[in-house]
Amino acid sequence: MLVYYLSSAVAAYAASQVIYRLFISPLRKIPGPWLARLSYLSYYYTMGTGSTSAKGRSDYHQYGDIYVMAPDMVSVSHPDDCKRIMSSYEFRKSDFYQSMAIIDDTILSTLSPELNRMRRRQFGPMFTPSYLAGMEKIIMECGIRVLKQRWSQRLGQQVNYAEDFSLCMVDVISTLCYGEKPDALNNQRFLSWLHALTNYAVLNVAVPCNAYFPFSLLTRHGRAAKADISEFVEAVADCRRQQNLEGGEKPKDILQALLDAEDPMSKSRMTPLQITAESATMLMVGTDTTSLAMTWTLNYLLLYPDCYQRAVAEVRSKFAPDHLITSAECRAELPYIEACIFESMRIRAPSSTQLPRVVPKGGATFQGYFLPEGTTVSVNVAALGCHASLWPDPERYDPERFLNNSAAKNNLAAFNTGQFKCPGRNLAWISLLTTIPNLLKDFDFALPADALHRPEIVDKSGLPVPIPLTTILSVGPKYPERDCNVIVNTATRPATVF
Ligand code: HEM
Repeated sequence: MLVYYLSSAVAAYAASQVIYRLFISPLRKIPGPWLARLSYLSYYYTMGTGSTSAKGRSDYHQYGDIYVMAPDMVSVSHPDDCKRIMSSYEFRKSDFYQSMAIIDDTILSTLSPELNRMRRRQFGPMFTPSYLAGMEKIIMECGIRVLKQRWSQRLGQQVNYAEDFSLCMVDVISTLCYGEKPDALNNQRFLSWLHALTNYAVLNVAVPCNAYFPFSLLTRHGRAAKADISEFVEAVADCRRQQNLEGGEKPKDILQALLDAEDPMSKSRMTPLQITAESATMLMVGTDTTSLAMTWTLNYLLLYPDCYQRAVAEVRSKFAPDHLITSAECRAELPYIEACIFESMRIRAPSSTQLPRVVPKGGATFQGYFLPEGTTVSVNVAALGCHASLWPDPERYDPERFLNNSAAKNNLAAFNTGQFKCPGRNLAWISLLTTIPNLLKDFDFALPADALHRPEIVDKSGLPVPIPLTTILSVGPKYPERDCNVIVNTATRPATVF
């Protein structure tokens, strides 16, 4: 009898939910798949299968500027709506970000506008052009110099550029964060921490009860990495404090900037735990995003030989083989290469492709639809990269659209906008503007004979078929071992004046 009453109660509840969501909910008139209105199944399926980016794009094409992603969640793609959401703290971050609070609450994970604002004030000096200029030497030492050395030893052979860009960026960011050169190309410690922390963040979303046995078994590597990294950062920070006490010039890196960081308003500084947490966040959000921007740039240049030839001709006509191009030189002299990088980040934004925020008290109206307070409204970065109002012929890789076009550059959504614009973007740009031009100057690249994706294999609109992608926290190639190989050779230079 009890079972009968219980199952009747469950059935009645389920029926009332279905009726509410299909016929009464304020979201009922918003376009979107019916299953998404009824349950989170398709939302979790999309996340679990790494299809967030691809689906964000295809759903935008199918449903337009606003659509339902899950029972109380909508995705918005119109640039004006996205700017409005990101322009203030009124639309706070959704609880999703708390999954990133692995060591402590950070600039990224916090739901508190006050903490986010304070961290931005504390980090301000670290990302100014003058402070970053001091970091450029380390970025080039661990980035382009190491890559050039490695690839020079493999001339005529195949290298996996996705893997090498990733290892290099782990070197760059961990050297900046921890003050010692880890040499990740040979030493996997930082890379394994990075993977463990990223998986931990993903599991926090997928298995929220992972603090409890037996689910806690899933996060044991993440917890071990958290303990290791905390111990390690405390030791390097102590060592740096000691060096500072002994006098001499302070190094210009992220570790020093975090130790010195002070909020100009409250004069507040960070505790050792907060420094550890923020530096681990930089490692998590700064490495993959930047190395993937490099990966997508080389990948698209190989699929579009005209763009590749033009980029190569530009850099080889301006700089001699023995010169290491700096980011300032690239900005001043190589507009086409800079445009290629912009275009790669448009067509494949490496950052998370749905940025969820929460509708504030009183609700909000988007595209004529009222969203009640508490609805999650997700900014669809993948759709912004192909939005009809901004980018004609969006599936074509066409760097030209960014040449002498500051409006196009401002419309790039890859770094987000407004209050939530990526604070590390100038650091990322230094890595990109030093790595890509120097590689194009010094090496010739050719696709291996067995490459599945090549310029001549085109889709029905005549464009090269792009390699499949996947989204974990960032957007990368789905099969990097298969699709990101290239044969490197010493550059055969055209006769040109420098
Ligand atoms: C091409 C490389 C990069 C891309 C595409 C990128 C993109 C983004 C995006 C879209 C956000 C906003 C996330 C959100 O609001 O949900 C963000 C936030 C952030 N990024 Fe980057 N990023 C890059 C490189 C870096 C680097 C190198 C660092 C630092 C070392 C960095 C540090 C951060 C931090 C700390 C946040 C959190 C800011 C906040 O939530 O207020 N990023 N990034």
